[in-house]
Amino acid sequence: MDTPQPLYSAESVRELDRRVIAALDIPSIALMKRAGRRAFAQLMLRWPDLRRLQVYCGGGNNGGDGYVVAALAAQKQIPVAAYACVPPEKLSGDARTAYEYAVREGVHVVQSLTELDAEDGDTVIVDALLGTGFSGELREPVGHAVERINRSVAPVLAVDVPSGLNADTGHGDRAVQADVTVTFIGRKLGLFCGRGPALCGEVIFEDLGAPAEVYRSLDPLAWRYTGESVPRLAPRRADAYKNQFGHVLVVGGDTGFGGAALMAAESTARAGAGLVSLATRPEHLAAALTRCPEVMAHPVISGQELEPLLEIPDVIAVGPGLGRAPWGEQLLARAGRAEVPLVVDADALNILAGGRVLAGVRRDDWVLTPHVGEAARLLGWDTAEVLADPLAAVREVQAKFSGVVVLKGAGTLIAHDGGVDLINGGNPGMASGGMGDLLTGIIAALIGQRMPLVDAVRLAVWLHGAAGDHAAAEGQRGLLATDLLPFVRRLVD
Ligand SMILES: NC(=O)C1=CN([C@@H]2O[C@H](COP(=O)(O)OP(=O)(O)OC[C@H]3O[C@@H](n4cnc5c(N)ncnc54)[C@H](O)[C@@H]3O)[C@@H](O)[C@H]2O)[C@@H](O)CC1
Ligand SMILES: [K+]
Repeated sequence: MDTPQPLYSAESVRELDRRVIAALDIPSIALMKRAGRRAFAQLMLRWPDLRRLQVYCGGGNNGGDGYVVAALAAQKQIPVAAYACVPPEKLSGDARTAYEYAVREGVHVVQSLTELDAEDGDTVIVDALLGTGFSGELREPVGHAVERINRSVAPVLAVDVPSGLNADTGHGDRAVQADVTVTFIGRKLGLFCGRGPALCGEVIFEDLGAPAEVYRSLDPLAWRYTGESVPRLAPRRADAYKNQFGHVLVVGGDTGFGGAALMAAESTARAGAGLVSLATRPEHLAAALTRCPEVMAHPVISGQELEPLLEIPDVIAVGPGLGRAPWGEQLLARAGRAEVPLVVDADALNILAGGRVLAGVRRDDWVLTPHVGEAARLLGWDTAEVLADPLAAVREVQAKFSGVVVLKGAGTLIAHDGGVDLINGGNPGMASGGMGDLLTGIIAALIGQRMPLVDAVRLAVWLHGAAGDHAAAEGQRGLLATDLLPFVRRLVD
């Protein structure tokens, strides 16, 4: 099993840059040349037949990397134009040295976007406008350059970070849409959360020969788990019996939302729970038993009726289709006091945010799984504030409620007492109703199978995204939550 990947802040990567320069005892321009060479090598690997190159260079060291790429292309007789977003006479330090190198190699440098030839099918664009030094809102003329890149038909390789994407937060309303991003020295968190996954395309990491010791004693912002590093369930013994794999109770499904609770229950069963019970509105029983007779479905018309059912399970998942009416509030109030681990999702989170039920409760043994809107409600923030800094948001929810908090997205963040983890996966086809209910069911099933809470969440989040990716082989549009179930079963072992 691989170890998870550390994800750093822009500031930490700047510190790493300094440490690498000191440890290798090389001038900083030598490191910039390494970066340019690695980016150029990826360019040639990806587009070996490229006929024309346009390199957009900013005024800092990211632009310097771009000038190095341009110089290397010119050396290979590839026609290359560099757009100097900042007039060359204003460049200093390594960026200036790199610019002079490009000019010496015969790169055609233009200072206005109108002087760039129109891109055609043979052009590849290199985006070296802004890297880790970017902050705030895009200023002109960089904004116009970003727009021109995004209007172009040419494929785009971004150097270090797609320009306009905040490397710390993944915020980027106005940023380059890249096909490939070659990132140096340390993986930046913003490439993997928020808008990062959508803007970066494939991310290629180049450590530029950084020795292992430079990474010591530098805390990453988060750890990224992939299919190679998520914890897995132990194989079942030949003499296994169902009580070893947990009894999960799913609570939810108010009138009109019966399917959500049923999907959570079914995914719990498909993720390997030994036994699954469902507490829901009486009118949903017949449908539940028809769809999934393995689930023990119980009618509840009040919180009181839920009480005896709370004695049985090893873990409770509450929220799918729960609604926000008094029925749901009563059920959450009761379930929230149960002495087994809880997975709290959907309307249970909205009720929690309302503050009338379980006010002030903090539990180490619960998992909260908000999406951006639910996280905003839990914190009393605007949705835009959560989107602007999802790491801060997930940490804040965890600080407020304790336990494990899963902020769902293209890069899902998992906050717990030991720090923050990130898992990428899934696809836009999964933006459809019921997907969250499945995740809730899978988390509960894995807790029931005796995984520690955090490990259960890590595996569940990966499994959910991977199942979604397998299911999307048939098409993203029209992908239904229940389409994932066969793949949940296939991938869980
Ligand atoms: N320091 C090093 O040793 C290395 C740095 N490298 C490269 O250097 C980059 C970092 O370089 P810098 O720290 O110079 O920063 P950048 O080049 O990323 O950004 C600085 C430039 O961006 C402009 N800028 C900042 N905010 C802006 C905004 N809101 N709107 C418009 N323009 C804005 C600044 O005026 C400045 O010209 C990395 O991303 C990487 O590409 C690599 O060459 C590897 C080695
Ligand atoms: K860039």
